[in-house]
Amino acid sequence: MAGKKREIQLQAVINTQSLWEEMLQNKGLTVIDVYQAWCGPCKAMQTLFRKLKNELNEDEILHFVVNGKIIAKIEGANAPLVNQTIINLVNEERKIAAGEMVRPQYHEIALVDSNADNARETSKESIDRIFSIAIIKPEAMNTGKTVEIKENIVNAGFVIEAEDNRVLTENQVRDFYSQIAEQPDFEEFVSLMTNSLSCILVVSRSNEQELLLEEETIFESETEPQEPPEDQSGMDTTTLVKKKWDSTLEEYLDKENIHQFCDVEEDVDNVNKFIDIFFPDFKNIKLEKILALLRPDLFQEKKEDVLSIFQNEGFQILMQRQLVLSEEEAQTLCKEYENEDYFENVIENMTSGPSLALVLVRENGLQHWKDLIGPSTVEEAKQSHPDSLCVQFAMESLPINQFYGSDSLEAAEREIQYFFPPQNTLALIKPHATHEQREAIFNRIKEAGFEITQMTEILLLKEHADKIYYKIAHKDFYNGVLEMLSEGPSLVMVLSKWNAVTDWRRLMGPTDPTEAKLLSPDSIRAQFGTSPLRNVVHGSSNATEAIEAIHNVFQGIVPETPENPVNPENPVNPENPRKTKVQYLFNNCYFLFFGCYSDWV
Ligand SMILES: Nc1ncnc2c1ncn2[C@@H]1O[C@H](COP(=O)(O)OP(=O)(O)OP(=O)(O)O)[C@@H](O)[C@H]1O
Repeated sequence: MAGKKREIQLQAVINTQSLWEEMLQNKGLTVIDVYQAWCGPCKAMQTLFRKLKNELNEDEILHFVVNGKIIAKIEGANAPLVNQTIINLVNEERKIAAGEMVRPQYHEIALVDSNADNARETSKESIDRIFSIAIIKPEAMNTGKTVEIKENIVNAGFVIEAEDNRVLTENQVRDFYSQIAEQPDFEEFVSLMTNSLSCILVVSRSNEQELLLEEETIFESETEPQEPPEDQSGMDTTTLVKKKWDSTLEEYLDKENIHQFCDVEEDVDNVNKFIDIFFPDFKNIKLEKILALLRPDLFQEKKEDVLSIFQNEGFQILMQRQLVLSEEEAQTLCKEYENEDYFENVIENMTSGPSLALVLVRENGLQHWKDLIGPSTVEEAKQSHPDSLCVQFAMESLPINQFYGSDSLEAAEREIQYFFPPQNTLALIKPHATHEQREAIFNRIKEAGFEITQMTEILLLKEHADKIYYKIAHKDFYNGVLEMLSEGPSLVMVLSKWNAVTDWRRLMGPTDPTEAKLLSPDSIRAQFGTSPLRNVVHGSSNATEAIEAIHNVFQGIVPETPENPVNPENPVNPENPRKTKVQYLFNNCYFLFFGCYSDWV
């Protein structure tokens, strides 16, 4: 009983305002152990508190539950520091009580980290963890506004951490929009949302913006005309940071008048839930893509062995092609050997026959690749990395590593663009495709690694169809094609990836679904087509036709001009009023493509 009584006396429990105010009347020093409800008061500290109370409290000067102000703060169960701090402060209290010293003018400790850098760090970390989910709706996707919306979001200082174009399921729409489920037109809304592609984004703040935000906040509190009340000064900074941060993405979309095209979820629990649903790998896995190259001798003699090692090491081969390097390309790739006696031999060897270029992807891919292949010369590898592929696949012909790989993620991106430049093709999902078939086709498109860079849903009348099917306009079955297209809206898309034209045609399969079922049973037309006319999808026949059709379609079909912009408040390309947004976008794509060539070589 005595023990229990002492224990009760040891730490008073303060859980109401009146107990708090009563506690403030205590004379002397009060130590407050602040804890989270889920873990309770720190058991590890109780022995120390009991000892201190017994040793120091004969004059009732020490209480464990402020002297009106918080004057010291210790984080964590740091027993020696707590011990020393309490002894020092109790000694001070005794001297004050005996009139031997004047109470110091304490500066209150803010209930944020005492160290300013830590405080910044902490708020930065918590901000780092704040994500939002944004859904760009089908309406925006179908009218070509997606790129512009994403550009706006990025230009405002947000970072698009992940994105995915997908047709939302009914359950996903009901779940995401549960707050408006009672609205009278909700069922119609669900049907619109599930009928076509949406673009799902995970959005966060960029670091640059965070720093700016913190500096602004500090500046604001420093220039405050009046001192804030003492007992709140520590809180103020935090509140300001939070306030600005909490409201940004949604407020920004409102301010820019794009909220009707893009909905945002910012509640932490819901965001976490939707990240798990839409991006199950987002939290755990950081996949990295690199460019790898097998030099000609290695490619010729050991390709199969090497590819199986890559697969066993967890690399997925996303793309591969063989190519004979030009002298200039070889010199760029072998720059690190340019001062060596054997440099000319290396260049000769590298241009003598085909190399194999690959895009490999893996979690932590870059570092794993470097560890796997080892240093750049066989001599060095033998000494420092005897188990590396460099040693394992060393060839007499050259003293260098037979593997080349990107040195950094930035270099990887540049090199992939160079060796696997993206190509555009025009694709169409015809009106007779059912909702489920559309969804399945989108999935096939995604699985095959295409990016949908432009999309519009439109009823293709003769004037439009002529722009796509100009090649068959003279054929006797063309009227049938026009009739079929006039049955309802088609989805017209620009698909982008390396070798897009050929890959999309392969994925579609032969024109006649009967033939497709025989020759390419997995193809889209084999699975969903019913006749040559009703074969569900279309694609450009070659790269030239693709460029022409894309130009015809998106210039003619999306009538966006500065005189007639889709969004009158946001004129398209003020620098060049004669260009439509769509042209502007495509010109950008081309520029990027050529830019990469010249930049890299
Ligand atoms: N004999 C036919 N009878 C009816 N419709 C046809 C016939 N041949 C082609 N079509 C229709 O015209 C479209 C364009 O014909 P084309 O010869 O360009 O075929 P394709 O290149 O295989 O297909 P697409 O151009 O649609 O990708 C076909 O997708 C099909 O819908």
